[in-house]
Amino acid sequence: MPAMMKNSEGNHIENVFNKLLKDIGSPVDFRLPDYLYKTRLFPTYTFIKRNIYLTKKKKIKRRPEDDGIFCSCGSSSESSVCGRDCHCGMLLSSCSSGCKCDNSCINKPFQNRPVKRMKLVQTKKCGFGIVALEDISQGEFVIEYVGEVIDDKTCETRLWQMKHRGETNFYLCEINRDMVIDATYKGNKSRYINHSCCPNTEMQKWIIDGETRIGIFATRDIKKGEHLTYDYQSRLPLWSC
Ligand SMILES: C[S@@+](CC[C@H](N)C(=O)[O-])C[C@H]1O[C@@H](n2cnc3c(N)ncnc32)[C@H](O)[C@@H]1O
Repeated sequence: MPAMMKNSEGNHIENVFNKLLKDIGSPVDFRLPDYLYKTRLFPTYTFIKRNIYLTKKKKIKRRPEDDGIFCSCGSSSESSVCGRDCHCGMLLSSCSSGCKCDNSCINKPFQNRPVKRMKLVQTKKCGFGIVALEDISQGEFVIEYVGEVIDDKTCETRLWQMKHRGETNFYLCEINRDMVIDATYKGNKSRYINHSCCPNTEMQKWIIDGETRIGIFATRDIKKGEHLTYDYQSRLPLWSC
């Protein structure tokens, strides 16, 4: 880049920076909430919307209809919307192009339903946790559990590394043989949902366009302000607490 351009660009940025400082005014003392200092646990993960595949196996791109999973809900003249008796829904498979229902089909929890509003909070005994910011009805999709999809070997390596670092929080979820979702480095707020023996959500393994994905669904009506929890024992042999 010619020196002139570099200089003028540099000056421009400097001007903008000075203007920003002027707008902000004099510096003020600011202290983060105490719990952030005590726990030294600033969330240091990268937010992602969808699983990232690090395994060579990649996602198995099979269409559900190839496995005979499709519904004929739309073929009845009454409604083209799938209900409780939808074959796909019963098999925890999202409706796909092989189905007779139309685009308004609601048996697409991961695609069509917005993630519930929730916030990260500090708990007394379990580090961070998640609190619902809205009422959630029983059976509703809450959020997808996403992370890096790794194989057993990588998982083992990572577990050793974490042990050596003295980590006590684990974010691993086994989805298939030799496939683990690891939300340690990349994920979303679902990674902060804590364990309870009396939980209000559960993990469900769904097939979405041939890809196995994990959804968190409400097992009962949840009130705004309640902590979200699920039972780690029921699905996640790799989690410990
Ligand atoms: C998926 S993380 C949940 C978020 C975690 N609390 C954090 O601060 O990042 C799982 C870890 O949280 C902790 N944890 C979750 N539920 C717990 C519970 N009921 N009692 C104690 N620790 C818990 C354990 O350290 C566990 O390995």
